[in-house]
Amino acid sequence: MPRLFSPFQLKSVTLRNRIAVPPMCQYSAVDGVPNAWHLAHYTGLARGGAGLVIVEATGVSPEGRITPGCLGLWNDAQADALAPIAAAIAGTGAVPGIQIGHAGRKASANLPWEGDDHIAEDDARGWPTLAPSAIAFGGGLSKLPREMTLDDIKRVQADFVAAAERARDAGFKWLELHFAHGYLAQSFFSAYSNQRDDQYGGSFDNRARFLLETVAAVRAVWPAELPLTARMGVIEYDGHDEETLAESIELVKQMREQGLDLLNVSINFVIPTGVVPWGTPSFLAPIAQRVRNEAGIAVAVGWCVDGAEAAEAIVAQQQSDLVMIGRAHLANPHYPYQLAQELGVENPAWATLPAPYAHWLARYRGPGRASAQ
Ligand SMILES: Cc1cc2c(cc1C)N(C[C@H](O)[C@H](O)[C@H](O)COP(=O)(O)O)c1[nH]c(=O)[nH]c(=O)c1N2
Ligand SMILES: NC(=O)C1=CN(Cc2ccccc2)CCC1
Repeated sequence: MPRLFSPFQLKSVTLRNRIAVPPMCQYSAVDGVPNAWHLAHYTGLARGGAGLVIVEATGVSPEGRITPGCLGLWNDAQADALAPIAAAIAGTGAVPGIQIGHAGRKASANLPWEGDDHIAEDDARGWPTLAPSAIAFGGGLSKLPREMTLDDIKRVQADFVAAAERARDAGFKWLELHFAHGYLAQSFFSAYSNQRDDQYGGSFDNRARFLLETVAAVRAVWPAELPLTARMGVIEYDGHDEETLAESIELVKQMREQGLDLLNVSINFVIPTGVVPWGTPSFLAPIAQRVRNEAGIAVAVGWCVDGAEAAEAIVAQQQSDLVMIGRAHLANPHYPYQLAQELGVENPAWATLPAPYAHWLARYRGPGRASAQ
């Protein structure tokens, strides 16, 4: 049996395989409330057979969203609308996860297909942005954020806790803190974006403080038997990768001690000038292996994992416990079925798809295939 299709247990949760659908913004919500699009989208993905489906970056507050089309989890209406989505994912046999985050200085942006940049200052759809320091990201995201006060920091951390409680009550079984991709938490840890001179900036401990405090505060309300995870960039591709990775691994060790159960290894994206090796398949897998081995924590990894052999190799070579496969699932929500076929899994349809699909895909095959029973 290919390792990609072996189960994975973390705390009391068992994934049916190592394939995860990573969070992917749909930019389709109004006032942060999910709708028919999200129910169909997530149910369809979960029916494809992945072990874990993580709902997209969901704002812990209105200003924590990336765009006006992003989901939120700051009120009960949003939580009530997310509950059927968590149930629908679970109903397929996948584990329902959700990512909660705050977009920081990258917030108040247009939908990617409407500009992929900050909403204009005079456009009422936008809002003032917050960050560790009053330093803009740059490029199309050059809006100047306001430096957060200590009260802002405490309020945002309380928003993370409240969103985690709502996610718990909505039926999600896997929580992912969005500490990656240049958003608020990542921008606290990076000296590029965090030049504070108080206890939240400067030294390693000070830059790590926001993240560690947030993990500890969320851990206190997230059920001990359910996985508490984070997605965090550990590399900027700015020429200082070894230094960034060493600091990041130290932070991951400390988050593990605070109760983090798994790290979804990703890219920092704190500056617009990083040179990401897009052309190298599975480029992040060796980095994930470093984190897994040196921080002694379970990991997930994605980014350009291209095909069945690549996904299988990452798990079989113990570079990562889970493989995050995003865009391929947008192209084919039943992608795990294709992976099962390519890896020679026995009864690939029944190994991945629900009975109404599997029964007919497993029968009435052509000659040399599964015979008609
Ligand atoms: C449309 C869309 C939307 C999002 C993403 C990507 C894309 C394409 N990605 C990154 C995503 O989870 C994944 O890491 C990347 O797509 C790379 O993996 P693939 O190469 O697509 O398998 C992303 N990542 C994340 O942590 N939270 C999110 O909400 C999103 N949103
Ligand atoms: N919410 C997220 O984490 C998002 C991540 N993305 C992937 C990505 C980030 C940066 C550069 C390229 C791709 C784009 C959409 C939103």
